[in-house]
Amino acid sequence: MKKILLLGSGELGKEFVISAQRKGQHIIACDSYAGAPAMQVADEFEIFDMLNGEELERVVKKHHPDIIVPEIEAIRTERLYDFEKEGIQVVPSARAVNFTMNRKAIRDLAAQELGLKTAKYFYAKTLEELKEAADKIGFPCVVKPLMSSSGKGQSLVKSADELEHAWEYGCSGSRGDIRELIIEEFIKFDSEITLLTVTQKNGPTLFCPPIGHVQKGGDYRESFQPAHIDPAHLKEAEEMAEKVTRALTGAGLWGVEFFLSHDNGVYFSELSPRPHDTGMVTLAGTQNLNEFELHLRAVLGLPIPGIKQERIGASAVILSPIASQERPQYRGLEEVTKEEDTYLRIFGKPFTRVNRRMGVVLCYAPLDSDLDALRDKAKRIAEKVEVH
Ligand SMILES: Nc1ncnc2c1ncn2[C@@H]1O[C@H](COP(=O)(O)OP(=O)(O)OP(=O)(O)O)[C@@H](O)[C@H]1O
Ligand SMILES: NCC(=O)N[C@@H]1O[C@H](COP(=O)([O-])[O-])[C@@H](O)[C@H]1O
Ligand SMILES: [Mg+2]
Repeated sequence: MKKILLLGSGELGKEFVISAQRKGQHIIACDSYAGAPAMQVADEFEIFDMLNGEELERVVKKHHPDIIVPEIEAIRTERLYDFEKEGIQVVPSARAVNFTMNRKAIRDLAAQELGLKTAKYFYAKTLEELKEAADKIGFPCVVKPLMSSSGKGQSLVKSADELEHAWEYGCSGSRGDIRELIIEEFIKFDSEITLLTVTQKNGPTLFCPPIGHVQKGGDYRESFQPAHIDPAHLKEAEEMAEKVTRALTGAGLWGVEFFLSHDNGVYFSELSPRPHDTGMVTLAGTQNLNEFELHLRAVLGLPIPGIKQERIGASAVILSPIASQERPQYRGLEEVTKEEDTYLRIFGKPFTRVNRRMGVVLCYAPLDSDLDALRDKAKRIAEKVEVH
């Protein structure tokens, strides 16, 4: 039995805990608020600010975990190097978590050191620098905080007079203490995918069938698997995923994000060194092993005899239209449960914000079924669930 300290206790952590406990592991789930989804199913929990290095150290010293599994990016990640030196396994590695929590580190590694194709980009520490960079990149362009996720602080800038707002919005959506943004060329992609990639302690790198997804305001709305893409594009994406995960080192499942364009090919966008939100579609049984089970096996060094696509799947998110400190209620459960081949996963978040992701609808169908129809079904059903 391993003692696993889970840093971040959202919906992704909750599924990871369930997989880990089914393999007899002991989990301490951490987050900044009480009653977080993964805490509801873990053995123990800790509530503290994971951006605070001293607090993080206190909790690590208290529990002496064998393994630390970061689940979010808002963590004082520099400390992870020390824990790793002390013999604690950091997932996938302290290096990977440090590089990916800051867009600058991962983008420079991918574009400059590894030579992967990305959108053109610059960094800006002031509004002036942002304006200069926008001049070089042109419009539209995309502005994001160096540290953020799920589209927080991200804006699509269509003209110069929107830059000031993008600067303010980016700074206010930034996590931690840095006031620096990345400005990227807007890629007019035809589709985007997440390539779930598994790096193993003993064994080759494995890839899941590509997951297609649709984002709005930088946050995921629906995902589906398998995405039908050009086999040459898939091969290129797999090669890039292999390169970047090897450079970052460690064992675990990663969500590697790409933009695909018929005319311009494959762009590397970014990656999560952990299960990906769009990968929740694997909870519909699209694969023999879902992304959380794969992460766990890779982390524990357990065998993965192969990844097989079993059926097609689609996920559609349920967002809260309201902000409330009270425990949310859900309408429409009968509407969902009367549907065939459909699962509902309410995450159990104890309070809401506007547009906070509260649950997901998952639909599946045999391999030869119509994927577009399945996507429509998942979206139609998700719309019937109301958070109030
Ligand atoms: N340069 C770009 N050109 C076109 N679209 C973009 C660009 N950058 C981001 N996007 C869109 O915004 C989405 C979110 O961007 P990105 O993945 O960088 O943000 P994030 O906040 O890290 O999201 P998450 O943490 O949920 O993965 C992308 O999936 C894509 O749809
Ligand atoms: N794109 C990253 C992502 O989806 N992360 C997932 O969302 C949770 C935070 O949700 P919250 O903001 O609603 O607390 C995280 O804990 C993780 O499970
Ligand atoms: Mg992303």
